[in-house]
Order: sequence, then C-alpha cells, then structure tokens
Amino acid sequence: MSAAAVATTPAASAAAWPAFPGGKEVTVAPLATVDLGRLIAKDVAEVAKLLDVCKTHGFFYLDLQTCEPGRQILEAEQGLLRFMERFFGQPLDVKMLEDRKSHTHGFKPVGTFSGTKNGTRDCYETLKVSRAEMVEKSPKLPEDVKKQEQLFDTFISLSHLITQTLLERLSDALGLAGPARLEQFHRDGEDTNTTLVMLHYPPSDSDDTIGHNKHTDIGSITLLFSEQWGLQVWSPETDSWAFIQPRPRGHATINVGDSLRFLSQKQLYSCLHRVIPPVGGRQSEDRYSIAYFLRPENNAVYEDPTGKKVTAREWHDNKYVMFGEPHVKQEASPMLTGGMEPILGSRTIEVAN
Ligand SMILES: O=C(O)CCC(=O)C(=O)O
Ligand SMILES: [Fe+2]
Repeated sequence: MSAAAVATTPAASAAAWPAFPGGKEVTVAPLATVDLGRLIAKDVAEVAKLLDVCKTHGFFYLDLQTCEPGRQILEAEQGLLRFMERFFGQPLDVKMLEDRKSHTHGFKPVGTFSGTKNGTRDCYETLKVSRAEMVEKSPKLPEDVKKQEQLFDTFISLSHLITQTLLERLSDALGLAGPARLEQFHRDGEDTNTTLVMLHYPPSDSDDTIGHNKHTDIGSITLLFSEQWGLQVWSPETDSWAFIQPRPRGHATINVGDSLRFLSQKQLYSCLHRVIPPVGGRQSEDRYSIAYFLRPENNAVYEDPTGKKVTAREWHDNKYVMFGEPHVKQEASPMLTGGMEPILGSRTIEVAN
C-alpha cells in the first residue's frame, strides 16, 4: 500500500461508517474510492486513478451510486442478503443437498479449508452460482436459486457488466490493443470458472474453526459486498494487517486477483487479504458477504510465480487444493499468496497468524 494505515475514531465517523463492534478503535486501510459512473463515461482522470490503485494497492472502493447499473446492483444486493439469511438459516442436511463437491457450483460447509490460525479450519459456508449455469438457466442450479431466478440473473448480469467495464478501462489505461487487451482473455461464451459466491460466517464457540485464511484471489477481478467488519488486508508499509472499513451502503469493494496480475505481466497488484472474527477471537454474530469472481477463460495461459506456464484452469484447481492443505504445506508454497512475498515482505509468512 502506498499510504500508511490509519486509526479511526468510531464516534467521529459513526454517521457515515458502520462502527467497529463494541466501539473499539482499530487500524483501517486507507482505500481510494473510484467512481463507476465516471469510468463508464471514460473520464480520463478516473481511468488514470483506476490504474494507479490497481498498481499500488490492488484494492479499492467502487462508488455505485453514480450510474444506473450501479444503482440497480445495490438494490439486487439487498435481495441477495435476504435470500442468504433464509438459505443459510436452513438445517445443514438440507443445505448439503446442494453440495456438488465443486469449487464453482453449489454448497460448501464450514471447515473445508484451513482457517486463519495454525491448525484451525475455516469458519464459513458458501453457496456458489456459476455464471455459465445462470446464462444457460441450467437445471443444475440450486433449487432455491431457481425460485428467485430473476434476482440472480440480474445480479450476475450487472456484476459481469461492471467487472468487464473495469477490465476495458484497465486495458485502455495500460495502452493494450487487439489480442493483448484483457477482455480478449475473458471472451463471452468461452469456458470459464466465473462464479458468484455467497459467504456466511455463522457464530461459533469453537476454537477449531476460525476465519478465512490469508490469500490472494485466484481470478481477475473480485466485486465484493459486505456491510460487516472482519475483512483485513496486508499493508507492507506497516508490516501488519489493517481492517477494510465497511462503507455505508452504495459501494462495493474491488480487488485484483492473481490471474489479472499474471495477464498484465505482473504490473497489477494482487492484494493479500483474510477475514477474522472482529472481536474476541471467535465469530460472535452472523456475517454475510457476497463476492462475484470474474475469472479468465479456462484455456488462457500465463506464467505463475515460479515462471512456469499454466492455464487459468490449472491455477484455479491447484490453488483450491492448496486452500485445503495444512498450514505448514501452505507456507512452503508461493501459491496461497500468489507469489506476492517479494513485494509484501517476508513477515507475511512469519506473523500472518
Ligand atoms: O468474506 C469476505 O469479506 C471476503 C471473502 C474472500 O476474500 C474470498 O472469498 O475470497
Ligand atoms: Fe478473497
């Protein structure tokens, strides 16, 4: 990060920002805000700002209130949150009916991957709706999703439009032309692992399942909504974790993933992040987040952190295997952190827990 992390005074900002639970003062990451309306209008200064934040932070707030697609997705987000409360509120055996043992489709229970502390497992469950199945209106879509097909179709279409717009503006700003443009690795109709993931962190009194372990995202661009605390980014300036402050309604958080970093010849910054219980070391309230993962065509080829040529499909599948490995194996590989250690500093490895 180019700017140092700063401390917030919750009392002073409570009107604009959801306060940290319990009112504690915490260190937050000073993220820039990019305006979607201005990007759609190809505002030169806004496009330059987009490139700058993707090269230096890889994480920023996107103001969605300044254009029609932005306002529409904000409305759909509220519908999805209500859907999630209902879906995740069901008994585990009902949710397990949607477990397809897939990283792109269906339900995943708590504890599938490693957690934030050594020896722990993760403390979140997910429901995934792939873009390909949504576009096809596939009979394999989760039954509850089929009942609200219009809502999911709208949310996924808008997420796709927004993330593709970001790609196009990044290509413009990087001066890419023809087959080198980033959109050429994300062509419509090609096989891809692009997917919508709804995450639920249920309250827990267990010391064995904690958080969402540190990682860089696999794909190209992540469009993330969460109105609750817990998400942190690694700040190389301060050599420590800083909270991402949930914005008042109207914004998404965007981050660059490994694939876009690799496709841009490592010019863009794939940000290291994780989710922890904000207070008391255990998840004390239900936390919900929504992530749309725009990923490249599965056959796109790029160089991984070791310089080896891999397809986007291989990077995706291998990284998911790594998410499930014990911490000692994760630390021995550059995969979990997308090879960002030389930029982030070796302390990420020593103190990340
Ligand atoms: O739950 C969140 O806020 C972030 C989740 C995340 O980083 C991910 O699923 O890749
Ligand atoms: Fe992530």
